[in-house]
Amino acid sequence: MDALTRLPLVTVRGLRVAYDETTVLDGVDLDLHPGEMVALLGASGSGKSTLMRSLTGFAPITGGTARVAGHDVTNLRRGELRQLRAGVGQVFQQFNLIPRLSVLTNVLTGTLHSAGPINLVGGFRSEHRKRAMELLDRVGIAHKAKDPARSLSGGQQQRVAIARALMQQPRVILADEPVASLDPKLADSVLELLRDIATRDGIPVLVSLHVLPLALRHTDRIIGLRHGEMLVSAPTGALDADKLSVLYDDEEAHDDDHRA
Ligand SMILES: Nc1ncnc2c1ncn2[C@@H]1O[C@H](COP(=O)(O)OP(=O)(O)OP(=O)(O)O)[C@@H](O)[C@H]1O
Repeated sequence: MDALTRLPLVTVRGLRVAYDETTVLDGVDLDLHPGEMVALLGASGSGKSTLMRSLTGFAPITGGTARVAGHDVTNLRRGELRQLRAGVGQVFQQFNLIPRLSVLTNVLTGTLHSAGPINLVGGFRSEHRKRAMELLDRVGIAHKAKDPARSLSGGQQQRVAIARALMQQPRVILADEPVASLDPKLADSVLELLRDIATRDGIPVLVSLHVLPLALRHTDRIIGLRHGEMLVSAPTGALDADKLSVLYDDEEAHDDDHRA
């Protein structure tokens, strides 16, 4: 079935976020359907991270609506914030692994989102260990399972972080600049992995990127922000670097930064 014919897992309409008197997002609309990977583009400070944070209740929404995996983010019931965050896998630029712990244990920490307060002394359940190993196999680093996370390369660490996000059995994945610290070849392979997850597992992925060609190569749709406003929302196939340059018009030397 075509992704767009299925109900969206994220629906955002007219979203507004303000810190004190300063509006940083204004009138943003977004749908994320099962199976698709959507790029979030915009110059530094345009509001990409704020949009991602708002979807998990980390930013002050002052207007509009946001539904994420069945939760009304603007009107969460008591205890619902934990459920919301358990359903959203997050991937970050700096991987956010625990460096001294093994790769396997880092992946297993993905189960903690839904566990509530727990006692780690008893260790992780064997079915979770089995699943964590399967996920490490899927992301191509099962052979590193026992190594400390700090001993891995950046690309390998990001694969561990993606396996950790999958361990949560997320409904949605938000990846905030996941390849900004990687060289171009590794960036392509990590984005291919994320797109494979979107396509094969049906988990929609929202990925913020700085490099336009990566967005054009790896995503189904592009949302573009400029000064907190949504200037672009279109299928990737309908866009090119020229059409997207409107997002960076007032940025100095944007050519070097975004077209690489
Ligand atoms: N906690 C906060 N308090 C006040 N202002 C904030 C806060 N977080 C973000 N902002 C402001 O909101 C605007 C958008 O920031 P945001 O981090 O979302 O941009 P971005 O597009 O992700 O940038 P980058 O590409 O550099 O990560 C910026 O002007 C920033 O200064």
